[in-house]
Amino acid sequence: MQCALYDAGRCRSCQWIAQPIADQLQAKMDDLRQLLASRPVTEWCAPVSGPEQGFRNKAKMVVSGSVEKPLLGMLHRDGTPEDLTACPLYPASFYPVFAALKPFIARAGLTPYNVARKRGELKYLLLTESQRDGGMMLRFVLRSESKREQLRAALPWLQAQLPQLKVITANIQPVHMAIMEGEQEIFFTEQQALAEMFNGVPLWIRPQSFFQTNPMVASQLYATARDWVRQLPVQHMWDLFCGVGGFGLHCATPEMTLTGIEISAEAIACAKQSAAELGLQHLHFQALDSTRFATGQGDIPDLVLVNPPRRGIGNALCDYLSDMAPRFIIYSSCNAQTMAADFRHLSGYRVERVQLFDMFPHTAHYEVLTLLVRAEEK
Ligand SMILES: C[S@@+](CC[C@H](N)C(=O)[O-])C[C@H]1O[C@@H](n2cnc3c(N)ncnc32)[C@H](O)[C@@H]1O
Ligand code: SF4
Repeated sequence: MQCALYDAGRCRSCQWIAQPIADQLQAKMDDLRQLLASRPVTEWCAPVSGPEQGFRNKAKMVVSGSVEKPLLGMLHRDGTPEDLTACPLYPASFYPVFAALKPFIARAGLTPYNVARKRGELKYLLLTESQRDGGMMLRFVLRSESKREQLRAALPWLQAQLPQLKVITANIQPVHMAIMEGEQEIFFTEQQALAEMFNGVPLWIRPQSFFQTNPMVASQLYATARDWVRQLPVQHMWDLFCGVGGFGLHCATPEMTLTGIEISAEAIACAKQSAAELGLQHLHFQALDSTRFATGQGDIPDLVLVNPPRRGIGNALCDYLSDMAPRFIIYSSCNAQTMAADFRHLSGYRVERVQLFDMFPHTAHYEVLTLLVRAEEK
């Protein structure tokens, strides 16, 4: 893929960009095979990939420069700013939004935060787009509440330019650190969640809840997990680290009992809203730590699906899963190294099926879906 910013040495985030996608996929498959080399794998499924560019549904822009001439993009290690509004990973629909946001920052008097001087108000702009109808969520990450009413007063101009903005908020992040978001969220729109839809399953995106950033590949990931679960005798399952419920909501049937567990209360609110829309009676979502939830349960589900952050599920949850021994485990991972380490603690399972999903093209990262079957099962 061609990226002028990469060629000019202005952004090097996509380290594999010069390699054709087929070579990238081959290298990722080689990496995955090597990480799983110590375990026999019954079936390797063909890797799944999506478009090479325009695939991201989310932009996280550092705001720098001046109020009259803001830059949206990133800061290099030495602190120099880089405008990345022309990054080809964003869909074409993002460009008019960036173009309107620049004059808006001046109209609203939102001085970009200057990291070196610790002055200014506007730190980041976070933009998310729904595939369902092109609706968007825009969040202004501010240092304090001091510009809140000024921002509110200026918003009608922006909303007139960009009617696709369905959810607009300010997130207050008072701390001078690399953490992107604070805890306080101020809503400027009545609508607080962005409606999304994958494979006919309604999903909701709220501020402060994780949502997959490559919707074309993520929807195939959820559909594949659904197909795998439907082939198994599963009446009762858990979806741990469930986020807004993408896996569980795809897998659930009216007869099945499903519990989804996730640490973020905002994500759980989204999952509950989807479950209510689907009218499924036996779906339960709770905001809890996954390990604490699992270790506190008496009954054993037929299948446990886990989709942890990069650190993996960890020894305590692996040990507990080994002890209670559900017949099936589906592990979806964005870090095959920690997944392989977790597998070493799940020695009572054989690796039945593995499939790679190229969620992060042009980088070494990838998602992998794995089906584990309790060793004594046929
Ligand atoms: C890779 S995301 C997956 C989310 C979801 N399965 C999806 O498909 O969008 C990992 C999720 O784990 C959640 N998480 C992190 N630590 C957790 C914990 N200790 N217990 C439960 N959930 C946790 C995060 O908030 C995040 O939503
Ligand atoms: S992140 Fe965007 S701007 Fe940076 S190298 Fe990749 S495609 Fe180019």
